[in-house]
Amino acid sequence: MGVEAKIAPSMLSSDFANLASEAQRMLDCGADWLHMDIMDGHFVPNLTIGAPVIESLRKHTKAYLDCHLMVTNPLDYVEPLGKAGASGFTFHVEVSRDNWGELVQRIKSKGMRPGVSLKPGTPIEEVYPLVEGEYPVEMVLVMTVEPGFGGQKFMPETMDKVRALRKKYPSLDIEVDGGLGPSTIDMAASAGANCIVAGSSVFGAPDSAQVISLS
Ligand SMILES: O=C(CO)[C@H](O)[C@H](O)COP(=O)(O)O
Ligand SMILES: [Fe+2]
Repeated sequence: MGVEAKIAPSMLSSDFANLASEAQRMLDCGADWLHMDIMDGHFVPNLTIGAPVIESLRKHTKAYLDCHLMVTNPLDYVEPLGKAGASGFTFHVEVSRDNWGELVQRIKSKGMRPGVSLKPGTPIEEVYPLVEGEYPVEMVLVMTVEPGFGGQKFMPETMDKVRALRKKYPSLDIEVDGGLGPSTIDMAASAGANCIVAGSSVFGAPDSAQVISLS
């Protein structure tokens, strides 16, 4: 047992044809949340799942479904994902600079927990108004790879952002996503992350529970 952080296996690395049983396997291995990567083939050059898949999975599990929206128009996804049973709705700041207040209000009105994410090249200062604003987000997801694909290499330079956030907001949920595994989880947790997303390192391990126990 290492640092005390939530661990959210990224279902992007699961066998999508057996999603419900893969989700249950992760929960049995000790996962706290299930991380669901929603991509539109436009904000990122990859296409994954949407509300219908979340709705189907929700019929099989009561788990916290931590949805990461890598889409150009997150507002369009609020109502369908709320109906589908998503728990967390994390949008990207790069596409929400003009309407994040409305977005956060709508997410909350649909019973979901709002979060904001930023790409490795986006300055951390961009999310401060969203944490401190009239309609605050409840989590910041710091991308530790370029969004779009699982299995990429962790970018250690992103840890400066995690440290800055933790210093400024001692009780904020800070999630990290991309390239997290046995050799990087400690670095992220020491920098101040308390929610760890891990896809390929968990699903690719001979013993998924052992990797999950590192958080
Ligand atoms: O948001 C993501 C990609 O954009 C995924 O959540 C992330 O890449 C997880 O996969 P891995 O742990 O294999 O890097
Ligand atoms: Fe993700």
